[in-house]
Amino acid sequence: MGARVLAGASAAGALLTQASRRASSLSIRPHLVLIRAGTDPASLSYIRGKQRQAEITGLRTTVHALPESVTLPELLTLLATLNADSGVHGILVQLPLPPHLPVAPLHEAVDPRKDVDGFHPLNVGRLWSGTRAVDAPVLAPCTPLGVLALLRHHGIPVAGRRAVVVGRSDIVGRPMAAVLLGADATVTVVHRRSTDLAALTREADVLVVAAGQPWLITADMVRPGATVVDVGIHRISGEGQPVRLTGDVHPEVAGVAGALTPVPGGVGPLTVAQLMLNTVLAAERQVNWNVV
Ligand SMILES: Nc1nc(=O)c2c([nH]1)NC[C@@H]1CN(c3ccc(C(=O)N[C@@H](CCC(=O)O)C(=O)O)cc3)C=[N+]21
Repeated sequence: MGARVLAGASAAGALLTQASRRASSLSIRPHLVLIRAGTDPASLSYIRGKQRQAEITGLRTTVHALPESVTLPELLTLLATLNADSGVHGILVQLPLPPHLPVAPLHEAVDPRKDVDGFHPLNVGRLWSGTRAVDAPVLAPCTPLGVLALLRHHGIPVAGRRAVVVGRSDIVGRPMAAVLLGADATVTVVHRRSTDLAALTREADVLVVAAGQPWLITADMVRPGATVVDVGIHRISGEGQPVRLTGDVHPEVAGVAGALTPVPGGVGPLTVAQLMLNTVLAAERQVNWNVV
């Protein structure tokens, strides 16, 4: 018996429809600025995908493509200009950055109101705080919000259940734990230093894997019937074969899990759709409230 496939397309479509409808009721056209430095081929492909979806959703995008050698002061000057420009509603600094650039000062230099990635410490703190302003939702990282949207779309309950997150990165693992906690799951975060990883992952009703390691999760690490969300994305190039995309979850897990997200076509499209919705949320806040 194979696991149910949790495809991302229809859930992403629902988010994009919502983003599009909300964008069209604003007096302005939400404007997302994407900044990239260097020529990482995966980044180029992701940015193209984001531009394509933005166009479909009715958002404006601008891409600043900077050389690999760009300096921190130059980036900070660009961010200051974009922060001060009331015609810019969302700012995203594409990762990974060239190794000479420190990430934290850049995240802290994005106006929290325009921080569509949810990486600014103010937004990180809000995400981890239990206090939720109903009419001013938190700008939180797109992949974790997208994962929750995917689970909801497919009717997979989270409240009261054991969720295990594999990985503790700033962009997926940690905010994923916060999002699941906010959705009333009982959350465990495990990582490469965890003792007896398999025993911990087997406790999961919902296993979210963002370890950045191809095929880390094998069938013996999954409780039969569990829901497995694969956030990993790796480009595998075999000799004389076309490049294939694969995740952090071994294909054999489909024989054990109750439901499993595919790679590609699972979490990826949700990440992009949530970015569009975050851009609209950011624009709504700037136009309607103008609060930080
Ligand atoms: N500041 C920042 N924010 C991000 O949100 C961010 C980032 N930097 N850097 C890189 C990661 C990765 N990421 C993905 C987006 C779309 C797909 C996606 O659309 N994936 C398709 C396949 C696309 C392909 O062919 O490569 C899929 O899974 O079906 C994947 C990964 C956003 N990230």
